[in-house]
Amino acid sequence: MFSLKSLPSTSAVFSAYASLAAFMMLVQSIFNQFIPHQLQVYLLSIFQGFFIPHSSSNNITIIIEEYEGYSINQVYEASEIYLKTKIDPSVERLKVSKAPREKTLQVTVEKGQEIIDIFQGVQLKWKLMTYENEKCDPNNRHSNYQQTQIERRAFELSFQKKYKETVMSSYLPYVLDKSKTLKEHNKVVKLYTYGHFAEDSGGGPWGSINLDHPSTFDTLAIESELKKTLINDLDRFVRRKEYYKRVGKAWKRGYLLFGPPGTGKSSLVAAMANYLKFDIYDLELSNIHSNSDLRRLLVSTANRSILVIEDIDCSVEIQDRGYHDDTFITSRNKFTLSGLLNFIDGLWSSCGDERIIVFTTNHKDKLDSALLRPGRMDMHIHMSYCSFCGFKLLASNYLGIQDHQLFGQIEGLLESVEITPAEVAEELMKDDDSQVALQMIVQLLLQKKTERDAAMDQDKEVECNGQSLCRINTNIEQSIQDDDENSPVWTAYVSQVEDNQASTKASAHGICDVVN
Ligand SMILES: Nc1ncnc2c1ncn2[C@@H]1O[C@H](COP(=O)(O)OP(=O)(O)OP(=O)(O)O)[C@@H](O)[C@H]1O
Ligand SMILES: [Mg+2]
Repeated sequence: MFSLKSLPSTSAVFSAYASLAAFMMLVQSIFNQFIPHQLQVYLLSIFQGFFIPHSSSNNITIIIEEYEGYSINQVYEASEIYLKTKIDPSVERLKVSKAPREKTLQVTVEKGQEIIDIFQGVQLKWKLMTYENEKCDPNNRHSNYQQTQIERRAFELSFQKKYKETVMSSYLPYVLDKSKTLKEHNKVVKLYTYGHFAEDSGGGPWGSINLDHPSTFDTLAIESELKKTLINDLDRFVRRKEYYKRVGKAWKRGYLLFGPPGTGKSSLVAAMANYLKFDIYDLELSNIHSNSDLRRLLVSTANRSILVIEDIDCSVEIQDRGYHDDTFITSRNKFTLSGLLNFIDGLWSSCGDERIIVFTTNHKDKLDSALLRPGRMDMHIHMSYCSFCGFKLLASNYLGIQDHQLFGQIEGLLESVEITPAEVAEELMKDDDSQVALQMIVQLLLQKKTERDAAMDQDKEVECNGQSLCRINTNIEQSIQDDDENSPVWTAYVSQVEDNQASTKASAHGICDVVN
């Protein structure tokens, strides 16, 4: 018999329990953090083997079929993507494939192959299964009953019954979420063009190819502040779904990129698409003949995309026949700028999510004020000539150098010479030898500087002539007023007129000298 005295006190029991709980938590955290996934699986299977009787009734299996009726089962799709990340060296059979336009090999599990995953300490067993399904096929002439066997695939997910709630409410949502991120990460960005690549159009008005444009924010030579602002703006835009809903605004953002040719407007669009993994729809206005054409095109663009209209200033015809004459252009077979803007402001933007619209132009000053009015385009981005900071990025990208003795000279020249990143890139590509390539940049900059100085001299001369003549007139008027025929200005003027030999320009200079 135990005496009451020999029993531990309640506080002692609680304190022992607290220490044990803390110890277990520490062990669990060490287990999760420091023990590799494969070893975790192994240890858990041994540990569970001791305590859990091998009764099948203790386990539960969820079947995740590939198709739900005629549509693909999203849980199956997500599981397939997710399990690709769980393939470790213990997996014995794999399937490898590659579609013609894909860049990398697709590795998937083979049927019958088991994959073990651990989630919050729970062991989950995945297995890909296939089964035959009978399907009525009117085209199969070999079968009396016109029945054909088709192979269906399904994942079996087994785990202990007691974790059903964890699996249903935490694990499967986690798999869905994770696969979405993975899908985004591996997504191949597409470039859609109206009327081109028709074989790839899938019946819609847009044809597509993979966007193989290598431009990214890392390769883009623009001011670092501008780059940071832009990236932040894009990040904020994509995470603001709820915000746009709350304030009752369509979830879209408009950018107007303006600047001289070769400053990276198109490259920036590609960088944005690559960064967000958004497809690009390149809308060429010259291919559009009516507002109904435009409506059809715009409604058939997908969410999470960038609609680009390049060189909007070249669409003068649209502006002329459209916006200004809006009152009489109501017929369905005309295309107008107001039609485009209406879509952007209203109908189209409210029927889609996460849309970005980009207009590019070389001449912002030529744009219709309807496009420039506040609120139409959210950001106006000036793409300008190459700065030294931009040059250094290009040199690093093209030549792989961070510094060079010619950098100082180039920096000085860039302060006064306008050169586009496209021109710099072209020179840098001409020679693998950094010394030679940079020397060519210096040559080009010096040549541009000479041309610019000459142009400035000419401008100055014209201005100086104008000012001098002005001053001469004033002086002559003064001389006449003072009746001072001996004034140096008057004398100079008279002698110049009498000589009648020098040009007006020279006269102006001569007189200028006398005056000064
Ligand atoms: N800012 C930049 N950073 C890096 N490369 C650039 C940049 N600007 C231009 N380039 C290079 O020059 C090429 C042409 O640039 P891009 O087509 O983007 O210029 P653009 O401003 O769209 O010109 P346009 O007004 O003629 O359409 C690019 O493929 C790229 O190699
Ligand atoms: Mg361009």
